[in-house]
Amino acid sequence: MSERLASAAQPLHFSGIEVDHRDGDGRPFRVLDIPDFKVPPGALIGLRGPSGSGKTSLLHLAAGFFLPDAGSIRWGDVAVSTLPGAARDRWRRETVGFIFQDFHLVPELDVLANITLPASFSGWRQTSDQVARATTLAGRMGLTDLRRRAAVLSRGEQQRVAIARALFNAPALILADEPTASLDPAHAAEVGSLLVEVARESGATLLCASHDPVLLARMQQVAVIGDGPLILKVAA
Ligand SMILES: Nc1ncnc2c1ncn2[C@@H]1O[C@H](COP(=O)(O)OP(=O)(O)OP(=O)(O)O)[C@@H](O)[C@H]1O
Repeated sequence: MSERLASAAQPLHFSGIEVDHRDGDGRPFRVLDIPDFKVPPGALIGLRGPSGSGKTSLLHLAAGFFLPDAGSIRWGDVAVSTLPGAARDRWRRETVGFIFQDFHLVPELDVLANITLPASFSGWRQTSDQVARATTLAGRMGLTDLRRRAAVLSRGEQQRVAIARALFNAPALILADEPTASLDPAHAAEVGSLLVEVARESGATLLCASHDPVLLARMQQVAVIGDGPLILKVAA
């Protein structure tokens, strides 16, 4: 996968972050409280914490899907959390590959079209190189029939398409939300090592939320979310 060079990974820095969500009665409650968290460029970082501890919120925040109530997120020189909406969307398209917990595939499109979707967002015409790259990525994910519609795929197959799509643009920042949760242990191990391999090949930073101890063991460090105020500590 190294034939398409990613833009270089940058330090990712969360500073003074506070995120509140609202409960069913409209009362705010604190979901993230991150005084200072630095991810070096090209690092492979796992995120571990109980269900509801804020892992998805942190990944969505890192992607700039929403803004913090306080604090800043920087990607090198880019102050992601103060970019206007359109510039933030562009930064995300150019920089981030996001593996959504619930995949976000387009059910009526086939595997190939789902994997190359980031190319159409960037306004590129689909070239034979792009088809070749998508085919290679799909093959590495164990997906052989690229003409099947996403709607008819098993959850495990959908998960693999979602991962291939996130990697398609050779992103410098890969944000993975429980990327092996729908796979059996053998496939989870295979896909997890592939994810790490692709991140290493391209020098991308990987932030990966997971409950999967095998996948977390592949990361260089694991940040733990949980227990009262949600503070990230990087544990070796
Ligand atoms: N948009 C939102 N509005 C209100 N509450 C939200 C919103 N998004 C998340 N929450 C709440 O914030 C808390 C953290 O949710 P989040 O999905 O980030 O946790 P998680 O650690 O990823 O959980 P899981 O492991 O189950 O996926 C939960 O209590 C959740 O219900």
